[in-house]
Amino acid sequence: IVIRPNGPKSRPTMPPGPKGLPFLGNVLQIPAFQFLRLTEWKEQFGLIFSLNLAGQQVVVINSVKIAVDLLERRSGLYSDRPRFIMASEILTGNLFLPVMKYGDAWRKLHKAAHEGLKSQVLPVYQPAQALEATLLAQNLVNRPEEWYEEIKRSTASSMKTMVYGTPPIAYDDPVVAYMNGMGHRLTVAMAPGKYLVELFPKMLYLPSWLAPWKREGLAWHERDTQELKDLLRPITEQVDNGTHKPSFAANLHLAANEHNLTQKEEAWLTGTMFFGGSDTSSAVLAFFILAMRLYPQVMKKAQAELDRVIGRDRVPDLSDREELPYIRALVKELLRWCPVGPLGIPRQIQQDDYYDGYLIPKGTLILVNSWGMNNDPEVFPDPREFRPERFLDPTETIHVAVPGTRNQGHVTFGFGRRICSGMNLATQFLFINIATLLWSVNVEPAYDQDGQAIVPSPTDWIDEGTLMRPVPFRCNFVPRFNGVETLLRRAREKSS
Ligand code: HEM
Repeated sequence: IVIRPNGPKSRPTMPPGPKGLPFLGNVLQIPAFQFLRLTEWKEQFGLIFSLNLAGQQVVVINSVKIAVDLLERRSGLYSDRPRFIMASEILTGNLFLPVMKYGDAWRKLHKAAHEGLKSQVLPVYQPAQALEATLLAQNLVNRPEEWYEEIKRSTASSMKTMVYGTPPIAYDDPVVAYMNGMGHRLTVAMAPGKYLVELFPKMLYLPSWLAPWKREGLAWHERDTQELKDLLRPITEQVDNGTHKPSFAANLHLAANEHNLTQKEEAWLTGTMFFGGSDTSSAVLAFFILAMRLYPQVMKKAQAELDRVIGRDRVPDLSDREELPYIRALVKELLRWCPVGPLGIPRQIQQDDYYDGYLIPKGTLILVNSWGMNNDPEVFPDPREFRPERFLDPTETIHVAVPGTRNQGHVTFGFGRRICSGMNLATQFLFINIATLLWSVNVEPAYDQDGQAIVPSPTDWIDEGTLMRPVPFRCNFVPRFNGVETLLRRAREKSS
């Protein structure tokens, strides 16, 4: 039930916001790295403010409390996504979970995805993640100049093994190159305003010969569907004859009848997990390297914890998690410090609503400024400082709760019913990789021609539409003690 705040005679208005131009509204006032401009406006217009993007009403939420009040307590109204014509309707045939409209089709895929990602299932994926983490540490030492690409390869490989149960892959694996291309196409297509058809939906009805973007998009959809079906086929055959390895795809196929999934839905859902997880997680690992280069004292403290708890005779694994509170705090701080999807994925409200005396009309686009929330100095003093201690009590053994964040300590995975389906898997992946890397190597400076240490900038980022990652920089990876490589190799042999 919607209650008008000031009685039937009052005419509530939308939250305040910056003045824009006729027709275009605030479009031209929002440059790349939109979250920075929105965070500036938060200071001026408050925790909830509105914008007009060429006629589209937008409300920006800048506080965890408001996000919880709306996206969680009123989730029935706030769980829809806007139309993503290119990313959803054309490129993915309405089968890409993150951008699907809220409704029965979304519910069906969401439920099936949950089966393969719920916390009870996650340990099954640990061997694949651990194996890749040891390989990553080894490769960083051997080829430090390629660390940025190696992180992308390693993350994609880990996700592919987790999703399809396949062995680790090489740099130039054609499947991964194809899948990364697909993921990138989607990330870019999801960026607001990338295609004119998003602003003028009637363009969708243009015949294909007049609309090359539509023709190409539909052709990609055909090709991508075939590619995803081809990837899935061997796994479904193995499941059917009982020779499969544990994987998301195998789990899903075992439950496909129960979830009433078509072959196409199964293929797209498994593919979604692969590229939903790869780009995002590799961007976080790249920020991890940046943080370690800029905050060597954090690295040393984490390594002291590893030496104390694990020693130098074996590689850390998931079962050490409880004993490594500082490493867990470091993972939280990393996700807080640089939320790689700083504005998440937009929502669209399904009916008029009222909040704090303001009207939020049906159809309004809702932007969740995770960057602003994670960098709120009232909650996180000196927010641009990388300081895992902020999540620990004075004994540095117990994690302190941050209200409204479901024990995450940050809001990088979003809120409510559309919260990231892979958040527990991603956290497990980050924990294993970070513990293994810090146990085995020091992240050290590279030097320029004049012998000066190269210091990367904490604010040089690449804006990839819905995702951001640091600009590549040079650094070095040095084994921490003799025998590291032998122990990494042994751990690999054990988990393969
Ligand atoms: C650190 C890495 C990751 C980050 C930062 C991240 C972030 C996000 C965010 C912000 C959303 C939108 C949430 C919202 O609207 O409130 C999302 C949705 C989603 N994520 Fe992730 N994600 C990560 C890793 C993963 C992984 C590993 C998977 C799968 C294996 C995954 C699968 C999904 C899916 C399927 C959705 C769509 C949920 C829906 O709309 O129903 N993500 N993610």
